Amino acid sequence: MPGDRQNDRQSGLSDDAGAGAPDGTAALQAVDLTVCLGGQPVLQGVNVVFARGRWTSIVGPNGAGKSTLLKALAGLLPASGGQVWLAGQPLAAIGARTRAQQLAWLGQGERALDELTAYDTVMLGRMPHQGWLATTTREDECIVREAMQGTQTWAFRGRSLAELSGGERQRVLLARALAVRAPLLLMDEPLANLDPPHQTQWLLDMRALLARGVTLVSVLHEVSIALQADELLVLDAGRVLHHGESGDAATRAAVEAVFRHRIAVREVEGQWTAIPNLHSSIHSNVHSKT
Ligand SMILES: Nc1ncnc2c1ncn2[C@@H]1O[C@H](COP(=O)(O)OP(=O)(O)OP(=O)(O)O)[C@@H](O)[C@H]1O
Repeated sequence: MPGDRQNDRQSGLSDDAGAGAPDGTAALQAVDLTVCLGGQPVLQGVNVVFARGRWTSIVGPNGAGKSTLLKALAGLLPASGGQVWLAGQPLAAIGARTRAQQLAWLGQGERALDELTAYDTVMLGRMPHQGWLATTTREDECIVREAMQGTQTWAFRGRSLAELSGGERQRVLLARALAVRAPLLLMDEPLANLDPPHQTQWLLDMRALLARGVTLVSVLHEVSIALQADELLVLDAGRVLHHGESGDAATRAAVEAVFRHRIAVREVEGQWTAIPNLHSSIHSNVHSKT
């Protein structure tokens, strides 16, 4: 059955996750996290624990607050209330360099310097480990090469980002995040622009990282891929609708509900898969009878 893989791992799920004192064993945690943008609350009292060595996918409809949550977890957006804890310490109290070593980031539509070569872009991932004015080491070069070969970007390492396709560019940015070698990787729509073979490769890369004990948090619109994660965090209108093991029936029900039953989660060849629910009772105005 799908989801068996997570049974032999220790789940960080609990009914009162984050509601009280921080969990010192968690890789990352939000406690009563509220974020306001444009004067409006976009996230409201989010409590979530991300257990070490597990992969959590955040899913929900457009505007649910997924990117906002990921940015707040990375310290890229300030909290209006509550707190983020990284490895048992308040994120705000951790210096920028230590934070950059501990937490790698792959943003949605991330801006990068177009004139930089792919190689130099990936080398930026090694910056948190380099001293001021230090030259790159042999180890940095080996790590960059490995990250680029793993993402099939080594062949165009000498080309500038401006010359790359959307998918090629996305793979370079993934290689940059991998080159950090951080124990925690946050990714906002990492599959954007990736073709199916590269989506499958990404999944294999994530499995390899999990085997090395890396903690993964991803925002994904590809629900079938999100269901491959250990846990799903289902967001709706800035609140946590459900947080559970992806193999649980309650989690699948929450996923169908949050997308207003326009998708159905079915088992296909041993994997939970989201398919369009063409028989949903909710019809678009285009086809409804007047
Ligand atoms: N700078 C901003 N000022 C005001 N409102 C904002 C700002 N940025 C985002 N929002 C609003 O916050 C809400 C959550 O946005 P967010 O980008 O987190 O959603 P999301 O779940 O990632 O959506 P999507 O699936 O479309 O990427 C949306 O309603 C959005 O319009």
